[in-house]
Amino acid sequence: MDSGGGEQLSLAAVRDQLIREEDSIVFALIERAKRPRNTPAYSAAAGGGSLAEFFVREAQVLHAKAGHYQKPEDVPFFSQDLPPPVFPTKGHPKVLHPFASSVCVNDAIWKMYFNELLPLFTADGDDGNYAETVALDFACLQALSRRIHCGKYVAEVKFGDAPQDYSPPIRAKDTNALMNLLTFTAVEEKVKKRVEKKARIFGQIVTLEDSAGKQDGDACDSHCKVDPKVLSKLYDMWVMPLTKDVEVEYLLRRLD
Ligand SMILES: C=C(O[C@@H]1C=C(C(=O)O)C=C[C@H]1O)C(=O)O
Repeated sequence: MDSGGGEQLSLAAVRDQLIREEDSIVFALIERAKRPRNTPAYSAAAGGGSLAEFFVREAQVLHAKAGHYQKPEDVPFFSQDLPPPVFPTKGHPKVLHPFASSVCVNDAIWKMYFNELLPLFTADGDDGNYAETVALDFACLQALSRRIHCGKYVAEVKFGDAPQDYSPPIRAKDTNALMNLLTFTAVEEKVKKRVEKKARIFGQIVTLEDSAGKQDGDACDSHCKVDPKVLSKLYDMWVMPLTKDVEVEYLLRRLD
């Protein structure tokens, strides 16, 4: 979160940040959808991992040297042996419990992205552009991970607004009660509708010809660069549940 001068976090501000992260996720998926599935990029090479894994590991080394992964929502997929920043970084306000830095669901995000999501929004096929493909995957993975790990801020704000409600289930380690407390079904329904709408608007084919009276957002879903329904499904089945897992994991240690 960019809380600038370190001002007080609010649920409205954190939700605004999540809304902005939606744009990054929708655009990253639209970009990746330019390329077909390109499965050879994901098969293990003779010496070990896949090209995708190699690319993410190496890209993260560069990102770490440039000063990335200092904030609680910027969590690397492979954290072992990452180098420190080469240039001075500006500190960020410490608004979270120190345990926040160890909350990480990237393994689940990685599996979900490659096993479940990719087949839903990429066409079957192999055009040989593997290096470009894995760079686009990296952008998708990072956008998803940042959004989901922003759940740490959501949890902190919710706890700060109602410590009397959250403290008993935290002490009892009652994850179900915590999950119920932090879930807002009406908000989730709006989120699903909004990401679907964003995919419909951002994924239109834009031309200069008169589009026969069509308004923005009228684009037929089959012409969208990514099926808008994939976005609502992504959020429904994975992004919001994983965000809530982050929230619960953070809250369980909030009183330590
Ligand atoms: C993030 C929040 O917590 C939960 C998770 C949501 C999400 O991931 O979008 C939405 C509503 C809540 O059920 C929130 O309340 O905004």
